Amino acid sequence: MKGVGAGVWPAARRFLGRRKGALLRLGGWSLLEAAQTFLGGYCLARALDRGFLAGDTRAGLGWLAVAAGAILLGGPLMRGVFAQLAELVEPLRDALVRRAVDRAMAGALAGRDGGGRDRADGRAVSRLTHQTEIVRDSFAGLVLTARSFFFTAAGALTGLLALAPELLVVVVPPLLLGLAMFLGTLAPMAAAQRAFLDADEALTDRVAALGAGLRDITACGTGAEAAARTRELIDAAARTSRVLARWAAVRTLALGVAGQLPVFLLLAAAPWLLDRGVTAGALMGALAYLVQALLPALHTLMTALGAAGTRLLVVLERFGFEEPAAPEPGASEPAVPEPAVREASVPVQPEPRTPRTPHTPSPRAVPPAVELRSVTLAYGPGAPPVLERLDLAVGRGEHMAVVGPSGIGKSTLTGVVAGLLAPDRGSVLLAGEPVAGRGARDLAALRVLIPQQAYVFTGTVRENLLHLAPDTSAPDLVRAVDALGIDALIGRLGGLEARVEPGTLSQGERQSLALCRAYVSPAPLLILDEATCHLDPVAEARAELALAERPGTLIVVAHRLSSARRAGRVLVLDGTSPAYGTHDELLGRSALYRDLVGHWQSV
Ligand SMILES: Nc1ncnc2c1ncn2[C@@H]1O[C@H](COP(=O)(O)OP(=O)(O)OP(=O)(O)O)[C@@H](O)[C@H]1O
Repeated sequence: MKGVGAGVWPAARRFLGRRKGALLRLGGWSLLEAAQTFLGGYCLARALDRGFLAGDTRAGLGWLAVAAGAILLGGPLMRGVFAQLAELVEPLRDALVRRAVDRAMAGALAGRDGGGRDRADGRAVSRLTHQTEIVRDSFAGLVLTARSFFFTAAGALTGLLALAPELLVVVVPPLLLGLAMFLGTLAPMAAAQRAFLDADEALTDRVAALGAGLRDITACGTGAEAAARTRELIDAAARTSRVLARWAAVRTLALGVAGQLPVFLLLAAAPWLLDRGVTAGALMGALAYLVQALLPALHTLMTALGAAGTRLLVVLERFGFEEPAAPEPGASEPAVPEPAVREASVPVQPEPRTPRTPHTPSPRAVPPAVELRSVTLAYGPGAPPVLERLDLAVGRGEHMAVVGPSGIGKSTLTGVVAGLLAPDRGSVLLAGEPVAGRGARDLAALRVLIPQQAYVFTGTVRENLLHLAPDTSAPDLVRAVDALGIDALIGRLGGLEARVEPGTLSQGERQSLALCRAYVSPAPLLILDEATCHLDPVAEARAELALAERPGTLIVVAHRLSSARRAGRVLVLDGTSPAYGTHDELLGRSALYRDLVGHWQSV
């Protein structure tokens, strides 16, 4: 539950703090609403006691006329309330639009949005239109109902006090108890709603991915595995919706306690109240306060807080109020300096991506995870160079894809970066240190290279997984297995202590084990040379996302469009003129990349 809307409150306080005038005027009009409520019950009670029951019909009609006048006041009253409401709601809408535009501009200038995906445009448009309207409507609804409940309750309770203080003894305790129950459900219900939304989104993503990869799934015969993983997500979605339903039941109970119980108690306590001199008119007035004013206001408040309130929090968080130190609504965010996208033949010094370690040294002080300086490599004295004067820098924490036609030199590049192939000219540095002259043990601490033909040896599953990190704790191993989604595979193999015969494993199974081995390894750089080509697209996506989330840098030789799109940056190897940039940028300026994308889309 921690964190639900945590960053929204400071911004909300600042926003409301700057609009004290509008709040006061709104309070003024709302006081009239309290007076209207007060008059409704009070006049009814007096009409009975001093009019009809006392045999004075004219007096009774007079009091009813006053009540009717109070009701007629409702029209101008609501007009005043809505005018003040607009003074609160419209500035909020303007501030959100400004904020969405600022964020979109900052994302566009930085070359991508904050999440590193190429979705800035879609999100920005959604924030500008649909989400802004959700915030505006939900906020207006919340202010309207919260204010209405507060002033209606004030008018009704004052009326009860004026009619007979004993009425408060009967009405107030269940009202407070129900309200406390309701407030108690707010936090867990918001958390349950969030969990439900997350589970629902995960399921939607999975179904979309399954749809896209149906042909591969069928071709690879992995339908059962894909179905099993989807079933887990369906179960999770069902579980979260049951939790949500339980909290909704508690909320309904709270509404019953606060709204219906006072009515019941009032009727049950009628003899006791009459004994204490409470008049029949006062009882009738109290009933009118409960049934006509308090109960509807309470019902509206609970519904609005429960539905619109949660929706408002979630959407405001998506506007970027999730950090407690979020800037003022409307203030432009400091543009996060992203590395300028340049041709790979120009030295590129990307700054570290989102910090994954507690301390982020100044960007200039941190050498890139991988740096190639004018690297040239040919496989023989007379052979044309495969890599020629290649300059490249991959920032720490980056996820980069390498693409290019077959035979262009992708594997050669991974071999050079991994320190397995020595360039004829130029130098290769990992985390600022040259790889040349390092032994196998030294290199293993710096990077893991997983080739297309994954290496699995005869030994237990655990030995295979912990080969590069024997000291991995049991919980860390469980987390890795879970992140890569290979628990079913391990189950099929007979568990972690089962013995593996490499010849009995499929290519995909070997790749899964090798990917998990790389995941737990302490090396800060992972290089995947078509290491997922035997996995179905869903398993590939899960593995790549898990490895990208792992602290460190990820370089993937991509063989599918989806794999290239997942990466923040793409390096297109194109003979002597490589190109480096985001998917969208390369679509604009690399003919080879457009061709590759066209080819991937057609297969
Ligand atoms: N050991 C080697 N000896 C000689 N030539 C080689 C050697 N390895 C690769 N080559 C050649 O170098 C070029 C680049 O090969 P590389 O395997 O790096 O390309 P690639 O882009 O990874 O290809 P693919 O997509 O087919 O894996 C190719 O022409 C290949 O024939």
